[in-house]
Amino acid sequence: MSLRDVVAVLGQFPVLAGASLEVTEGEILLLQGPNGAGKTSLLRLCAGLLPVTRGEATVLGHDLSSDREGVRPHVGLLGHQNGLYGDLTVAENVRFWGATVGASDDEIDAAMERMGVAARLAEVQVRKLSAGQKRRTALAGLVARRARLWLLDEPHAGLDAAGRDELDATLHQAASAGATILVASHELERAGSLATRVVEVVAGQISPSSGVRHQMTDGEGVAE
Ligand SMILES: Nc1ncnc2c1ncn2[C@@H]1O[C@H](COP(=O)(O)OP(=O)(O)OP(=O)(O)O)[C@@H](O)[C@H]1O
Repeated sequence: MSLRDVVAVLGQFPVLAGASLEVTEGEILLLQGPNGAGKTSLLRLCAGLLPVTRGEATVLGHDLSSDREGVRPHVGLLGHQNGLYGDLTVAENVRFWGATVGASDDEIDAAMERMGVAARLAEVQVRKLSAGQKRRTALAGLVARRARLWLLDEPHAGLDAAGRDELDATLHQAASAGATILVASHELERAGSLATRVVEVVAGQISPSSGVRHQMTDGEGVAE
């Protein structure tokens, strides 16, 4: 995916103010930066949920200025909200996500196993789950969805140690299979060890983070 000098405006306010970024398949990119810097807005823009006001944004081959809908079926977005149906069970929620790509029952089961919500939790209504269990269910949904682009906002939040390990293993596996993964996080130690590269988002702009495995954010292509 490629962003060049992207401006995105919410109300009168430019939440992205000339953001440039190149990310290749298989990368796990950590977005760090202060509160209100534009990380969530960047994830939402990449998911096709926030319009591009100016600049160029191509995600999974779709030009977001003219084709935001095309990108959505291939994106797994985990925001501050989990996007789950409280009245449905864990299994029903994961099946719902998997249905968009025709996931089989075995794949749904495997996704739930992966995030530790199979067995006794599978038939429990989501509204009866703990915060961490809900997070695990949402992540299982993303696994079932076989997203090509994972956009995760504070994905470790609320997970216990085992859940964090399962999440990291899941993301490594997805990246190895060719997914592109963007993670916004303030948990720099945890997410930093997961990431293959770190960038800093400040005041709606993106720059390489100092001293890490970064490539570039100047719109000139990916430099290894
Ligand atoms: N619905 C909205 N309408 C107007 N401005 C908004 C809206 N949502 C967010 N903003 C503004 O956009 C800016 C970027 O917010 P964003 O949520 O992208 O930051 P963030 O880097 O994810 O922050 P945090 O680390 O706190 O999660 C902030 O100044 C915020 O006030």
